[in-house]
Parts: sequence; C-alpha cells; structure tokens
Amino acid sequence: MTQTLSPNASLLPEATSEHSTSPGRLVVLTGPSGVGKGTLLKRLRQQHPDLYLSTSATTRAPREGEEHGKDYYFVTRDRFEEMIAAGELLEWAEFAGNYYGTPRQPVEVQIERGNQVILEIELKGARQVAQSFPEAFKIFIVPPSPEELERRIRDRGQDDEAAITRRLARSRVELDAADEFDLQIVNDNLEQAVAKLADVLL
Ligand SMILES: Nc1ncnc2c1ncn2[C@@H]1O[C@H](COP(=O)(O)OP(=O)(O)OP(=O)(O)O)[C@@H](O)[C@H]1O
Ligand SMILES: Nc1nc2c(ncn2[C@@H]2O[C@H](COP(=O)(O)O)[C@@H](O)[C@H]2O)c(=O)[nH]1
Repeated sequence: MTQTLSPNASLLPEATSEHSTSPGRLVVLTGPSGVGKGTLLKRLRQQHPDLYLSTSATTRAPREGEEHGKDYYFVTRDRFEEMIAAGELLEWAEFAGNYYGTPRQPVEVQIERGNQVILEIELKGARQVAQSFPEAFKIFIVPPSPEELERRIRDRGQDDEAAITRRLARSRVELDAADEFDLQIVNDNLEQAVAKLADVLL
C-alpha cells in the first residue's frame, strides 16, 4: 500500500500488518544560511546514524566534496521545473538564485513506515510545509549574532561575494520569522546546540 502524502493528508499512517503502528513525524529545521544547520545535523548523525534526513534537489552547482545523491540531487533548471510540474516535490523555493526542493516520494515512504523525517530547508519551504502539514514540528536555528553569522558564511569559503550578499540579505528576513517556529535553538557552543537538538529529535 502506498500512502499519498497529499497536502492536507494526515502524517499519521493507518496501522496495517505491513507498516509500523507508531506515527511518522515530519521535522523542519530552518535558519539562516551559515548558521550551522548542516554542521549540527552532521554531528548528530555521527552519533545516531539511523536519523533520516531528506536529500533535497537543487540547481546549485556542487561545492567541493559534495556528492550527487548524498548531499543533494544536483539537477538542471529544466529538470527541476519538470519535477515541480509533475508534483514530485513536497515543497520547493528559489533561494539566492537557485531552486531547492524536497522530493516527495522518499518522505512518504519513511512516514508510512512510522519513521521521523528531517527536512533541512529555508523559510519559504518551511512555510509551505507548515501550511500543508500543520502537525510538522518546526525548529529554527539562531546565530549568536549577525556578525558571527557573517563570519561563518565567509570563513566557510564556499560562496562568492555576490552569493554571500544574497544570503546575508535573506538572513535578515529569515531571522525576523523565528517566532513562527515551535522551538528556537541558538547555535553558539556547538556541543550544547547538538545536545538540545538531540533532546528533540531522539
Ligand atoms: N557552533 C559553531 N561555532 C562556530 N562555527 C560553527 C558553528 N556551527 C557551525 N559553524 C561553522 O559555520 C559554517 C557554516 O555552517 P553550515 O555550513 O553547517 O551552515 P548551514 O546553516 O548548513 O548553511 P547553509 O544553509 O548555507 O547550508 C561552517 O564553516 C561551520 O563549520
Ligand atoms: N525550501 C528548501 N530549502 C532548502 C532545501 N534544501 C536546502 N535548502 C536550503 O537552501 C539554503 C541554501 O543551501 P546551500 O546548501 O546552498 O547552502 C539553506 O537555507 C538550506 O537549508 C529544500 O529542499 N527546500
């Protein structure tokens, strides 16, 4: 049986002999670019490899060391637009000049199995998920200060100046929306932030 995760469907699959009786859970992790979302999740996954993270599709070019199918599905704009048209994305947004979106089917499969699925996504996507799946739990990662956020984006050394400017401009909008989330975690001390995230996700 395939449960379709249509926009207004419940995320609580019916129990059958094939599937877990415990409900799946959708968790959204948002926060400005460079705040450390990926770093936190990577740490947590080193400790708990079975945590399920959705792999997004994007039209952004791969950064050094990033792998297709692991970090992202790297696709062309044409392919991404086909995915939108075919309803293959649970949510999607344009961010800093590129498309990003969550492939629907793998999320549906995990939820159907009663598993927790984590979406690391930006604000517009988080709002789409909040509308479509009000039961989703939404976490916002906050930087210790705007200056520290800028330092992290720059020191990461992955974006050119134009991309940094776009990301920092967007970060101000995202920070203003932090109150829309169920929980805010300040990523100052990395280990403490990982521990707080672990409390919620495990
Ligand atoms: N608590 C922390 N203290 C200091 N540096 C940190 C901390 N957390 C993350 N960083 C550093 O900040 C930089 C940005 O982190 P990361 O790439 O995880 O951010 P992100 O939120 O996933 O960004 P994006 O949304 O653009 O993918 C990295 O160089 C990372 O090592
Ligand atoms: N709405 C969505 N946003 C996503 C998705 N995957 C990643 N993201 C967010 O995009 C920005 C930029 O990411 P980067 O890897 O280029 O630095 C960041 O905020 C991510 O959280 C997605 O599927 N949908």
